[in-house]
Parts: sequence; C-alpha cells; structure tokens
Amino acid sequence: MKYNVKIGIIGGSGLDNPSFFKDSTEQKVSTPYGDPSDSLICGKLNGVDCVLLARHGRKHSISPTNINYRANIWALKHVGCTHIIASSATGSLKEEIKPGDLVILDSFIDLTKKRDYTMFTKSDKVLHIPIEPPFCPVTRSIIIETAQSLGIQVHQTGTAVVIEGPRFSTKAESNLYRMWNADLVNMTLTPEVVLAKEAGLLYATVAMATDYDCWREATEKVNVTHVVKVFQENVVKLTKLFIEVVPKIAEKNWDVEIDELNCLIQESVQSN
Ligand SMILES: CSC[C@H]1O[C@H](OP(=O)(O)O)[C@H](O)[C@@H]1O
Ligand SMILES: Nc1ncnc2[nH]cnc12
Repeated sequence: MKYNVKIGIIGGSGLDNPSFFKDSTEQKVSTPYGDPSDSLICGKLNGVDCVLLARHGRKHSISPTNINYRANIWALKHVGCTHIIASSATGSLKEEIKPGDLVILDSFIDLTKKRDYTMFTKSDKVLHIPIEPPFCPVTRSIIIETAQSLGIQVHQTGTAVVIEGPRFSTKAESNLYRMWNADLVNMTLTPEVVLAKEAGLLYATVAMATDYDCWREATEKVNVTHVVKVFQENVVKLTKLFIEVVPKIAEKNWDVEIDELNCLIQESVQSN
C-alpha cells in the first residue's frame, strides 16, 4: 500500500466543533493562500487518523463567501489527508427529501460568484480539471453501504444548487432550481469540492436537509434558527455515520483511486 489513509472531516453548520476524539492535538497551519477557517484538530476516530476542520470556524464566525476554501483544502492536504468527508446543512427542493434526511451528494450546480475557484493561480500553469464525477464514487458507495448497515436511511444521490449567500433564495429562485430538477440548495459546496479534486483528495459530502427553503406553501420559510434546530435534532445519526464510515474507508487500499486522480491532475495541466 503506497498511501496511508488519513481522513479530513469538514464540519459545516451545526457540526462546527464536534467532540469526536478522546485525545486530540490542535495544529495551526499557514498556507500560501492565507489562514484556514480554524486550527486543525487531529486525533484518532475508531483507530483511524482523522483531522477535523470547522468550515465556518469553531465559533461559526465566517460567512460562506469569506471562507478561505483554498487554505482549508491546502491545510488538510498538507497534514497528509487522503480523503475528505464533509457535512452540509441544506435546503430541500423536493417533497420527498424531508427535513432531517441525509443525502449523499453526487452533483452540483454552481451559482456562486465571488470565490477563488482554483489552486493554480500561484503557478505559471493552468489546470482545466474535468470535474465529473465531482464526488469520489467509491467513498460515496462506502458511506451508502455503512448507512445501510446502521439502518440509517439516506438518499443515495442528490444534486445541490450552490448559491452565493449569505441571503437565502427568493421563491422565484427556489422554483427555478426545482425546475432544474435539483434536490438541495446550500452555500458552501463549491468551490470546496472542486479544490479538493485539484488537490488530489478523495471527497464526499453528506448533506442534511434542514428545511424546504421557501418554495413550499405549507411550511415556514427557511430561517437560520430553524436550520440549526433541525440539524441538532438529527445530528446524532450524522455523527454516527461519520464515526462508522471512517474505519470502513481505512480498511480499503486506495492506491488505484489516488494514482488515477493524480494522473488526471497531471493530464489536465495545459502546456504549450
Ligand atoms: C446556517 S444556514 C446557511 C448555511 O448553512 C449551510 O452551511 P454548511 O454548508 O457549512 O453546513 C449553508 O451552506 C450555509 O452556509
Ligand atoms: N434553504 C437553504 N438555502 C441555502 N443554504 C441552506 N442551508 C440550509 N438551508 C439552506
């Protein structure tokens, strides 16, 4: 086995500072892109090396636009992560995806406007990464199988529309996303998922639907208090899934997947 598995866990809204580890160390990392959202919390989860990072900072002080996604991903790569599993609180765009449900995302529609979308601005090279499939299919399968073995119901696929935020959507926007057949809406998935691929990290997101955004007549329109409340009411199944998925990821040899991703990155650098 060429690569030792180390798993980065990016905790989103509601999972900003989970007490995953019995013993942990805090590591401050500076990166060529500036500072990550917070210190990295390193420890072992079910015997596997893991690194926790709060996407919005442990005090939830950084808004989606101002998150230094590049620094976050660079820092996790720098400390030796091979994988990232991330959480995200999301609005549901479909009746059948109910608040509290978990969705193993497989695609996105990026409507963000004010972010740094590539790691490759600090070199003389241009990288045109083929992003499809955006999420690591093998990591996704392991998450789905683990959920099934725990009796946790998940939606096995889902497309998230990513908005700039921090405001929520209008009803017109929400209905437009529904017409696109998107499943969820959030504010942080991109460029995180893209940068992870550029960095050669195998990445998956477990999204939790926390609300019906604002399209559904019969329900209260989304607000942040409601999002946090629903997330907290359902957080146990999400953390249980993360804790159990970590050893399942670690028991596999990932040399092929990591080498394939590194090849893809090399092939995607434009050179004249
Ligand atoms: C707290 S409401 C909106 C906020 O929640 C989600 O955060 P995350 O993806 O980090 O869980 C959403 O993307 C917004 O940033
Ligand atoms: N309705 C919504 N829109 C955008 N981000 C969200 N995060 C949680 N609910 C959301």
